[in-house]
Amino acid sequence: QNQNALSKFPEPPGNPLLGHVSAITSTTRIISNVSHYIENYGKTVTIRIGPLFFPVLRALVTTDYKFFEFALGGSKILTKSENYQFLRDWLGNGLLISDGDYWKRHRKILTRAFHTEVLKEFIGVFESVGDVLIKKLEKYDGKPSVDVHRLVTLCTLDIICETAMGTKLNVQSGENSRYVESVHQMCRIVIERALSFIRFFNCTFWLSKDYYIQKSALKILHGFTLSVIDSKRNKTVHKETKKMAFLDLLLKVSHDENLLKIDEIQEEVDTFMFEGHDTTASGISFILYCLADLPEEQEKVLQEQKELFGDDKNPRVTYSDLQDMKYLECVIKETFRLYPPVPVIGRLTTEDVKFDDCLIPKNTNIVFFIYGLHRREEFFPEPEKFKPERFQNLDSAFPYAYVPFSAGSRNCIGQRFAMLEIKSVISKIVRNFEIKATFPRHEVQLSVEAVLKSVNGIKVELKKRN
Ligand code: HEM
Repeated sequence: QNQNALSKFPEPPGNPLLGHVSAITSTTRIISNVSHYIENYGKTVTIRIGPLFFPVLRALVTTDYKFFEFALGGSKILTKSENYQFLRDWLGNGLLISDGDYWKRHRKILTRAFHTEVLKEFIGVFESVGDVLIKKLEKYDGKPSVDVHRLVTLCTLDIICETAMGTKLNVQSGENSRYVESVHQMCRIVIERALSFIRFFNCTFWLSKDYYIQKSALKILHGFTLSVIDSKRNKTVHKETKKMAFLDLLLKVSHDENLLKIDEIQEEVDTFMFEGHDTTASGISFILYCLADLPEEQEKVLQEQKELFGDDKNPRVTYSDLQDMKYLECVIKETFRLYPPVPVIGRLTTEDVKFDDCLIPKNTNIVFFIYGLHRREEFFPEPEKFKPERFQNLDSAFPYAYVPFSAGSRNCIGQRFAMLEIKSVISKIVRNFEIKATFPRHEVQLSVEAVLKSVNGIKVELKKRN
């Protein structure tokens, strides 16, 4: 029945036995293969894993604006697709993967943790951790190239740890390297399981070496979060102080209103640690990569900084300064159009759903290809060109054409946090360095993992400003 209903959507030619496995299991080929399908067979296509008549899995892949609007803007398709389940061992029932009433209740509670007054308190963390990054980048002054992604990831990990847990991780200074290694291992294992036909199933995963690597990585990750929670709980004072990390706020809610259990708090903090560092690292790195190619746009970003701070390279930046960085905001948005840090998201239908005269049966996985949607010409003329000005007067008639943070009720809860963090870090780098393209120019090789990455790094040249 599932197969018949989905046959209304075209299926690109695939291997009769394996289906489209080879097109979607290599992280570096997903973008080109899916773009090819969409261009040649339709805005929404079906892909298959397994034999033609008895597939293990059929999924829809879409860049159809109307489908994005229907699913993200509506309330019928809120559950995450099956491949998110590989995060469950790490994030438990945290906000990213939970659903139903449990998700609704937690979303309501966690929204308080992203209130403007809370975010304002984090700017000091963005700034001081960003200063350490600047010091590290100074070592590359005048060198032919630096892979910024590696360094930026350590910076964003330090930021998320201090803001989420109120504890310094200091990975930029070489501390807690086992924690960093465990985060990297888990990110790798989760994506490999989602893409591997064999490790998709628990029974085969349990026989693999990665199962044991995951076990020891989780021991370190959960052990760290738990030890921070325990040390804070033992202090038993849950008064509202000025500077509170997400964890302090959640402990306060648990203490005052008994709304969250301790293991639920741990799952949410682990979720922030996962969702709140790789995304921003990808974003910051691609912004630097774009600016390296665009001296004029970079100069405009610098001029905006000079209007705000004169020649001071290390000013005390406030919330309102970050709000005033309007041109930089357009640069960030344009980078996220071309290089969305989260290039695909997945949903699962939990009931039969009618969309555009088609019945999409219960238990259908749907992949929303944000990367492809952002490059559609009807919404973004000259889509391959980097034009920050588009965001000065973006046509609001199509609110679902630009969705780097997703949209609707399951949009990114951390988007304002992320924008402030990214503005703080990028503006600091631009005030201190001229960012140039390497010679020969470094061509990124995009890879669709949990976030958008480049398998050969994201390299630029840095020259310290006088
Ligand atoms: C550039 C940075 C970021 C981007 C592009 C981004 C993007 C997204 C996207 C596309 C989703 C929807 C995922 C889905 O439907 O599967 C999402 C959800 C989420 N994000 Fe972000 N994110 C960013 C930063 C952050 C940060 C800094 C945090 C936390 C501090 C965060 C926490 C979350 C959480 C908890 C969810 C799940 C929300 C829910 O389902 O209710 N994100 N993000």
